[in-house]
Amino acid sequence: MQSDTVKRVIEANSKDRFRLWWAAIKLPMYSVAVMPIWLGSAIAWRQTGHLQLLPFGLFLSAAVLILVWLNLSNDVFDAETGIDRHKYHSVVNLTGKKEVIFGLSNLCLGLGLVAIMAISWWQQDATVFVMVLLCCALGYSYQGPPFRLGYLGLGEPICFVCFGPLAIAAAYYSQTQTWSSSILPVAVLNGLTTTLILFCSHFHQVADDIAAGKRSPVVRLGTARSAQFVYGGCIVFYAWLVASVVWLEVPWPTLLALSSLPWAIYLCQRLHHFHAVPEQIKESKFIAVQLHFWSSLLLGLGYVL
Ligand SMILES: C/C(=C\COP(=O)(O)OP(=O)(O)O)CCC[C@H](C)CCC[C@H](C)CCCC(C)C
Ligand SMILES: O=C(O)C1=CC(=O)c2ccccc2C1=O
Repeated sequence: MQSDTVKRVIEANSKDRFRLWWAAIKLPMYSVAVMPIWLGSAIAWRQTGHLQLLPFGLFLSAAVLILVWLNLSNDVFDAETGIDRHKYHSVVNLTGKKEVIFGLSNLCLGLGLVAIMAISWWQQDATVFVMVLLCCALGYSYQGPPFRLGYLGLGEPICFVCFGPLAIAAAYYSQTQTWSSSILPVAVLNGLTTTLILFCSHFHQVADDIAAGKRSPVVRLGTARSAQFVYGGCIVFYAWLVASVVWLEVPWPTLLALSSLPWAIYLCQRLHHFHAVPEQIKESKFIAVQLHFWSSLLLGLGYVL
């Protein structure tokens, strides 16, 4: 149900409506779906010398569809708890059609899983399907009833495991049908930056989260300590990258990913100055998306070059 304020904002002029829909779609966020597939396939390509286009294309499409499901169903479940009542760019608030959006989200999930099933059928091996199904189950547990683990502050570990080891191992397996511990350094790096995005998404929502009883990590730690946590996370990321090249046989061209450093510095500085000013840091998750995009793109290039 739309509150009066949401209705008034949504009935605003067409330029504002465009802006709200653009924010609702969150296009840049879709790099989080693409990068695990890119990285798992890049590592496989370096080891086998070729890329299997069919599983690569199917996995990419499935990952995007699954992310559409995750985001649309997130808006539906958040509409049920009331936590999104000030989120004008929620697709449910914009359309006022919760059931339709729920149906659409489930259609995307179904299509995504069919694409993954096609990989497993082609390989006559259910491993990739089981791994992606596990990711989806964990994604559901983050936001859907009766679990809503995100409300307990457990979203970050789930996010790390899904977008790090699970998704990258599944993408690697879809190319090679084998396991390899060589994916682990990169899985940690991609898991870290994706989790950083989720962590940063909480800063500007603290008041609404407290009102709805959501104990996000930023609510638990407070915004000042959370900003320090982001700083620590960035240091761990770059230290792990360099250590992986020095000690874990990760190819040295992956150090190209160091050139994402300006995004990390910008993010840390913004959060340091404005951690408690929602208007100033509401875009911080998209700064983290830039950090994730460039670091993961260049890491993968480091394997392909
Ligand atoms: C939907 C997510 C965050 C939004 O959270 P929130 O409700 O706080 O924010 P807004 O309402 O303000 O937008 C992301 C949650 C991620 C989740 C913990 C893990 C999902 C796992 C995926 C299903 C994995 C897909 C992997 C793919 C590459 C196969
Ligand atoms: O809307 C958001 O805040 C997020 C959406 C999303 O799909 C995602 C995926 C992985 C990590 C973080 C996030 C978000 O924060």
